[in-house]
Amino acid sequence: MNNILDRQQMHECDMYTINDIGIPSMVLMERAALGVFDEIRARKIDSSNTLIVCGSGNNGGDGLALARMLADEGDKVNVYITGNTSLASGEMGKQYEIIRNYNVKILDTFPESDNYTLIVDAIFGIGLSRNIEGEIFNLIRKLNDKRGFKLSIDVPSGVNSDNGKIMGTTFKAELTVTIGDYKRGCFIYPGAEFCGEIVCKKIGISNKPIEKSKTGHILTIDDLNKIPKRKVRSNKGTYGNVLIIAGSLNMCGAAILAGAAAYASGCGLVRIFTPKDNRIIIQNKLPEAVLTTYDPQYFDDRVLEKEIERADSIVIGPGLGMDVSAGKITEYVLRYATVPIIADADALNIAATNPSLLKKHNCPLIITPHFAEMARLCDTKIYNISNDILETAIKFSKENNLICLLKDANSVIAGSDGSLYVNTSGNNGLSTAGSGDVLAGILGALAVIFDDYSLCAAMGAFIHGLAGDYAVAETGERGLVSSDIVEYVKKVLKDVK
Ligand SMILES: NC(=O)C1=CN([C@@H]2O[C@H](COP(=O)(O)OP(=O)(O)OC[C@H]3O[C@@H](n4cnc5c(N)ncnc54)[C@H](OP(=O)(O)O)[C@@H]3O)[C@@H](O)[C@H]2O)[C@@H](O)CC1
Ligand SMILES: Nc1ncnc2c1ncn2[C@@H]1O[C@H](COP(=O)(O)OP(=O)(O)O)[C@@H](O)[C@H]1O
Ligand SMILES: [K+]
Repeated sequence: MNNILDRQQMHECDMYTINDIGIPSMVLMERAALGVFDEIRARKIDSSNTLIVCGSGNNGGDGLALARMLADEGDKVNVYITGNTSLASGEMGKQYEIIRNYNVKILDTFPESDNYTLIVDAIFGIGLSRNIEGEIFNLIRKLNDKRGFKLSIDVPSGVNSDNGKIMGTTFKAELTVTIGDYKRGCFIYPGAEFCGEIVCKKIGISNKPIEKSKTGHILTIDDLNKIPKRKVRSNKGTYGNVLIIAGSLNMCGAAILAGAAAYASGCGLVRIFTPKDNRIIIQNKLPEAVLTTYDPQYFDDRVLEKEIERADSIVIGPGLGMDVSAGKITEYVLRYATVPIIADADALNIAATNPSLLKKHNCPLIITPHFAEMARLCDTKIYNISNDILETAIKFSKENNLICLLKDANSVIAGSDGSLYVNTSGNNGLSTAGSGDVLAGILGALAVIFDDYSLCAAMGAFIHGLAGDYAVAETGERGLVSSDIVEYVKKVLKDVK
């Protein structure tokens, strides 16, 4: 599990390391630049003709120190400094004094040349405090148009390191070498798209100031070991009874995919509650599932009550539809169930028509909206969601006392207790119909065995994404279908004991 820090947390760690531990900031800067330098060499990036564009803060200082290191080894290095060097911060000012003793050309005007092999963005890091305008705006646009490998130090200039928003414009990096700890905003879209690959260089900055406070996390492959172990002496009851309330007349596939995904993720028994017309097809496609069917015309909640009593977790919504019975079912489940619920798709669309529904729950509740569902829940435009997924997920989770897994290429998982995860597994092969139904099924199985439901949601998103990654390695992105994802979920979990 890796920490992802916001600006304030990173700043506190920097200050603690410098002021309380006593490591001079120039030492940290030297290590930062050395980290970037090592990465350039390790990847054999052609730095024979390098342009480094520096701002007047410490990010610019990192850039100047790097210029020195490359020039020392014989690379041709040009530096262009934006802003007024006489206003430069302490360390940047010192770096400026030092660099003048090296064979590095400090350009007076922005270079028109398009022959640079490497372009380094050291304009802004975590100090970016407002939208980029004017000269720097134009300069970043021109840099993006140049050829040459594009590398950002710490954060691409223009990406808000708190939330991934674009502050007017941004440098588009192929590689971001981030310093000290990962920055939260680099993993959240739209900013994530401008970071390229992200590597973190540890430079001795202490995490002590944030040890006790809440910070965000990204899961890594080792975290699969957090999935509770299976027992030698067990039976199907040990791994739980997942009730899947899904499917409608023309959408029974959603129930099958969610059910199959729950089995692939290790649950003991899947029960599916679905309209009677779906019986034959579900029994054919998923014979392991136990079915209870209902007539949508004459829905009787006593049958549902019995199902809820048996369940260890409930997935509600995939392909459920929006008719009167679906509305009654959703309301009943949210009001009376006490086991963990995963509310997806139409359960969320129904909740959007009656916002008090989500507030009435008496159980751990994970919601898994995509942008359109979230926009309905928040009664706003999709654009407002996709552009601010972090704040949306955090606010909604707190207001409704739930865990919001807001789906995106990097999904954000926010809990009402302040927990926060960003999922980085997965790829565009997962942009396929039914992919969300598979996720809901995985979550249904995990909700039985986890008691930290934010971690459960993050783990489900991680496994789902990994299944997509494993699948695409074999099948490619274009042909992936959701039933394939289920097969690869089994492979992801194969080695987890
Ligand atoms: N602490 C350490 O020792 C270490 C720090 N490290 C490095 O330092 C970086 C952080 O440095 P930093 O705090 O100096 O901020 P930085 O990102 O350089 O920018 C601040 C400057 O930008 C300006 N500015 C902001 N927004 C603007 C805008 N829209 N348009 C125009 N100007 C704007 C702002 O001006 P002001 O707001 O004051 O007017 C100020 O001059 C960090 O990311 C890492 O790379 C590492 O070496 C490890 C050790
Ligand atoms: N480009 C992508 N990269 C990573 N994950 C993706 C990408 N596209 C989709 N996904 C994931 O696939 C799932 C799609 O869910 P959803 O939109 O609800 O699908 P459906 O409604 O068809 O079931 C989400 O978990 C999402 O995070
Ligand atoms: K930068």
